[in-house]
Amino acid sequence: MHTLIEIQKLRKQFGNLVAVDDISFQVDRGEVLGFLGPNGAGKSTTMKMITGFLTPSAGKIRIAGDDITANPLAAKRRLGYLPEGAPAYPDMTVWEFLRFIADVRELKGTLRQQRLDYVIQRVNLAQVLHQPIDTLSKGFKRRVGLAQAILHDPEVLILDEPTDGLDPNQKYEVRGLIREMAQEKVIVLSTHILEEVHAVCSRAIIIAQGRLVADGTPSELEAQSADYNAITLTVDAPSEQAENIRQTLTAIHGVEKLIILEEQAHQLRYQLLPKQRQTIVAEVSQTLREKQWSVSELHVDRGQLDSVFRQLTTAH
Ligand SMILES: Nc1ncnc2c1ncn2[C@@H]1O[C@H](COP(=O)(O)OP(=O)(O)OP(=O)(O)O)[C@@H](O)[C@H]1O
Repeated sequence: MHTLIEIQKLRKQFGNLVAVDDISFQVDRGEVLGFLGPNGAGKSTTMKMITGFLTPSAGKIRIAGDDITANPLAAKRRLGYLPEGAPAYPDMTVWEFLRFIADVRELKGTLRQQRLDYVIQRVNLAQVLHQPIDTLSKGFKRRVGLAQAILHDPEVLILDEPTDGLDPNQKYEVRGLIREMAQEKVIVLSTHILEEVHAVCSRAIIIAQGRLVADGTPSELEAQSADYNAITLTVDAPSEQAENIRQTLTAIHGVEKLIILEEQAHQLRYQLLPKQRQTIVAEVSQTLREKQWSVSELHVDRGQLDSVFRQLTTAH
């Protein structure tokens, strides 16, 4: 696979504040990389450095081999960037703004017309084409920003919260567009919506206080969740038997801890956390068979991105 973004030991300091602290990663063609992290973690600052809008305090950034600081024009030609917030030039109409961006990107002739037609249709801008950007709703402003980012069909797309402010239908549309564009490009997007990571990202990076704390596929990250491979089960038995049942379940080989979820008259619901996230389903099933308890629910938890996110971003 071809590496399109290479980041080495990237650092950004604002006065005494270290906003980005020694971050290194690379992204290959075809990857959609999600940037996750709490407010103020350093996501936007990293994206601004990747796109050449901010100069790093230290470190190297290469876009398809070109250093963004030493050779900014070559690197920027391959880049499309959706910054956070609304597009600049609020007095321009959408049409004037897109034509202006086409000039900046030096698009000419039929290619220029094709690209303008494509983005207007693909990002659904026809109905607001002659409206000043300032008068658009938040969702439409976001879509204008996305249109200018993809107008010159760049290989590398950096999208800062692309679905922020969009309604559910628009979110669905934009995620579809991202997936569609992903094959031939590299897309880096930041988001606070963890379900978005599942919907579009092949890989995710978690940043906390300027440092990279996790890097993996969504499933790999979920496997770090404290409840990965835990078993949730409901035994239909009178509550007088609860203590005996709890003791039996806790004694099963591989079970680290039992959590009481619910103990009602005829419904005893527990979660069994395994030692070192190992699989315990066979041992638990065997015990249930031996005891011949009536079990109305049993499932293996696969871990959740939001609990991994909390684990990793509150421990720093
Ligand atoms: N120009 C600046 N001058 C001083 N401090 C800054 C500047 N830009 C960002 N910061 C600080 O750097 C830190 C990282 O900010 P950044 O915007 O990169 O976070 P973020 O992860 O994008 O947050 P959010 O999810 O809220 O967008 C914050 O503490 C922020 O206040």
